[in-house]
Amino acid sequence: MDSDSDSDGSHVSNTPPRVIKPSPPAPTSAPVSAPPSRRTLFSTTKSKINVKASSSSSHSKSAPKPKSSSHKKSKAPDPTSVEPEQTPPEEPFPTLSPILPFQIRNRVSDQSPISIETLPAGFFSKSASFSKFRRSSVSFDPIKDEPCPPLASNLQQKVHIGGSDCAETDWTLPELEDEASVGYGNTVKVGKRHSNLIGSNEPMPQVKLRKCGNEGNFVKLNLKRNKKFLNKGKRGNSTSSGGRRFYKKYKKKFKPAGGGETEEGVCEEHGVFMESLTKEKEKQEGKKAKFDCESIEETILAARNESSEENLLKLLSLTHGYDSFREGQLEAIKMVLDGKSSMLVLPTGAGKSLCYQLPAMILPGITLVVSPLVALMIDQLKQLPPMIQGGLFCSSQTPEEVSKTKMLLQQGLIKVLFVSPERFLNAEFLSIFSGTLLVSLVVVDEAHCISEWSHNFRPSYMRLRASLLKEKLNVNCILAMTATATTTTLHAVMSALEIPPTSLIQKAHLRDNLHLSVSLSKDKMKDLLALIKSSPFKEVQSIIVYCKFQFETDVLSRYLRDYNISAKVVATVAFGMGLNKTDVGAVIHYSLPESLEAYVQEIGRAGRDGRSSYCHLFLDDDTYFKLRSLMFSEGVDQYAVDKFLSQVFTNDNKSQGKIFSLVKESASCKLDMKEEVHDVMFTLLTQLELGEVQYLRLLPQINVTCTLNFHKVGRKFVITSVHLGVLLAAGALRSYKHVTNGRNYIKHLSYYTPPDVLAERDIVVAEILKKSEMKQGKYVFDIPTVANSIGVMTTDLSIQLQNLKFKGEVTYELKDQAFCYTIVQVPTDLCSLSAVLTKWLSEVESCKVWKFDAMYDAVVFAVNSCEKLQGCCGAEHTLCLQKRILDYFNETDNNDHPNKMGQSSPFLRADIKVFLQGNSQVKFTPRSIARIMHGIASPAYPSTMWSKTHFWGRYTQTDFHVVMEAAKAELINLSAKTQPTS
Ligand SMILES: Nc1ncnc2c1ncn2[C@@H]1O[C@H](COP(=O)(O)OP(=O)(O)OP(=O)(O)O)[C@@H](O)[C@H]1O
Repeated sequence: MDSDSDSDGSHVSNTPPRVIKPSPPAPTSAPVSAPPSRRTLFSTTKSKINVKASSSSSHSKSAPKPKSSSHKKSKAPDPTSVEPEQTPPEEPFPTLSPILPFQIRNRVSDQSPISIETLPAGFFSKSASFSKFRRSSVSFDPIKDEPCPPLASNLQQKVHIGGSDCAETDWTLPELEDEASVGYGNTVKVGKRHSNLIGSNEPMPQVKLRKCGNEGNFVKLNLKRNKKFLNKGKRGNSTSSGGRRFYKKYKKKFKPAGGGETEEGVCEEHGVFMESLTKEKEKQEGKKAKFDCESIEETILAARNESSEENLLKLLSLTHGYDSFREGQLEAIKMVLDGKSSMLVLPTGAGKSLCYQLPAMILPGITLVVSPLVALMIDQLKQLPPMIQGGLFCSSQTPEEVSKTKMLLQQGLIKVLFVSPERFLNAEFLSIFSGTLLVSLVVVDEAHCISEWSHNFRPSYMRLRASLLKEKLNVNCILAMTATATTTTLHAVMSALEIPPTSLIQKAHLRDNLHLSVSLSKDKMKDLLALIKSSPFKEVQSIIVYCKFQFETDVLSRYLRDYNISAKVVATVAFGMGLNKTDVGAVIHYSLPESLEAYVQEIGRAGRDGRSSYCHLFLDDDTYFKLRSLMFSEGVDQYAVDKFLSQVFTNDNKSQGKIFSLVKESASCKLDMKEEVHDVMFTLLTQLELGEVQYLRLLPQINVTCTLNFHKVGRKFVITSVHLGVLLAAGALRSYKHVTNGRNYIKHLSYYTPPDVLAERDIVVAEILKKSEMKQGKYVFDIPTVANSIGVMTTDLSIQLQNLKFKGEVTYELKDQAFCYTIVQVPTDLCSLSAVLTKWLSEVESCKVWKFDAMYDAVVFAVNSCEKLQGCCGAEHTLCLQKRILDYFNETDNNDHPNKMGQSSPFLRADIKVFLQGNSQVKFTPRSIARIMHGIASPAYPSTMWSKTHFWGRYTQTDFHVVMEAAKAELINLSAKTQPTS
């Protein structure tokens, strides 16, 4: 679904230090025997494996990029056609919640055999020890038995083993103490400095992390901020700066009643657990914070006056503890500070977030960051340095949390605000910015989602266009960021956001600390186990395993746990997109990714600490055929688009301003269009709004069917006078009589207002009574119908209903999520519009298939054709895969990629004929038949019903279009036979 609530965070575990020994020859896919005893395996080294259902299969409806020339043409928006648009889901206006939707768990370090545990998604775990080590200098061939000579120089890592027992915080930039332990048993003073390690093979300086309780890093950051900005004494002179005002307000805001600044003050304000420090520590930190704060403020002012490299470096050092910028960062920061909209393309983990974090401190207004997943927003919020106050709006927040965030925003107490793209459909959200609130910068994270030619197109991202952002937010500077965009995608993004070509900052697509390997596999489970148990994977502390299907994650994690490997199922797509977990040392693809973009994003979770990391991919035929079939699961035919348009543009919709709705579930079934993340209906509706001609205006999605219950009249109860006071104060009693019974008790008759009396006072109730159907004593009505007859927006009606509920007059339930819209202009020629839309959708589908073929081709080349002349060795194919990826992103390779699909089949027509004869009472389209033959379920042909036919999935190895053509021919034959002859 397209709401911003698709991911609620996840957990990943860390393990005790990896003890790296001189590595033995790499084990190969040796047969794996019965599970060994838990006590004997891995007694000193624990691997933590995260098994993840890859995001792409289910939710990344990649926008394919056509490689043929015809496709290429179609990539550019067709000026004669309608431009696509999207609609966001409706949600009650979200709120900022400092109460993070996950819990943080602390696990005490031990060296005992790995514990087996599975946490539900949304739990974070902290392991107890923080290892100090470097990845080993092993070369490897994970599948074959031959250890290869260390050809690639970047494999030559020195083993460096650490063994501290500090607690480790997952997910975030490690917080430095003044002393950091570096190396084996040494303690070296490093002050607050990280080395700039990206892509280098330098050893990572290990930092000793503060042992902590239940708090996450986000909390620690707040805690520090509290100290820095609340406990500081004298300030600098330039108190008139925006930054200064912000900090002053912040200080005032969080001053606790008792006068002292407590962590609990912040805690309460943000709803997050915090751990109190000892007074002694508080004193020390207070002193340090005071110093830091003054320096930071001075540096911010200096950078505001002159954004010189020197000033920015100083600020970087003071706020982040880094002593240099990485490639592209300074350029991007300067561009933004100069007010120039920019497109930033840096590899995964290269430090794109810093490019808005630093400007956010310097710019006078707020920085609004648009992010595709709630889990990402939370992750990014947590990673803000302590002196930047952040907030977010997401659909899981309560109205109170939303109000609190709004209040903080209005008071200038939020400098960086994270929102989902769906937010931009919400009038209430946009109204926040209609007043005096200054937005200095809009950051579009994962900006490739704007383009339908990217691997991860999100219809709601299409709303993010410069014209809208400028109009609604009055912002002039936009920073678009991505790690994975082809040239075509970049053009689409830059054109939507009006970023000039001169403002493109683009660096390498891959970090060079990632070692890429691939192998064919006939028994992936065994091979996976063998891989994990062999060097270098066995020394890696934290591994992510990407699976394509949810069931695989369950089966795999159980299997690995049987072999004493702590495997946890991670149910968040954010793992494939931007989450910053610094200690992931390896990524294993259990299934082929859907595109090279997805591959690059997913391997990009590894080695974010700069150390050498290992990425292995298993290729097998079964998964290949299954995934290629799935590429066709969302396509639609013109027949379905025709039906869709006639449903959207009914005879009735000439009336100006009238709200229409399309219930998602029933429409999806009727039109056989999927309504998941890459909702085809939403894509079409967005196109109808944002295309060249605006036909409609989308409103937030809401549940349109309301079942309402009025309270009964005349309930009688006995309470004390104290309770009476409470009830009266709460407005819970409409009217009452009381009689003292002589024992200090009072008898009350409470009268709730009868519906007809309520209707006389309240036009909403009157209209509800008129438009409702009575079902089992309850009033059932359609929200848009009532809103239309009163002449209000659906959101206003929802607020009225909430008020009635709050007053205790009614209770109600809502169901049937629907797209809501008003008509701007009814198309004159529905047929041509439908043809244009269908063509566009089919080009998007072809592009997606092409991307999959490019991915497959790259891997097959590595496995079968790589001559291993340039450093590839055994299963390792870093260099040849890097080259493929580079060509792909630069679009120097636009060839048709070979695939393994059969182009004909002798029995296909005959099978289809038999199938049709056996189901003569059912209506089919060529596409629906091809889907069944490929084993793909769709809303109108669910697998629960159709997987029972023995034709289900029989032709997965024959090209989908070949099957569709055969189906078309058979349908024509059939209809010719059934036509009455004249
Ligand atoms: N100049 C720097 N020196 C050292 N470390 C840095 C620097 N800039 C950023 N980092 C660190 O790099 C890590 C990755 O940064 P970040 O999460 O911003 O990457 P990203 O480019 O957004 O990656 P992705 O595309 O995967 O989201 C973070 O831990 C961050 O603190």
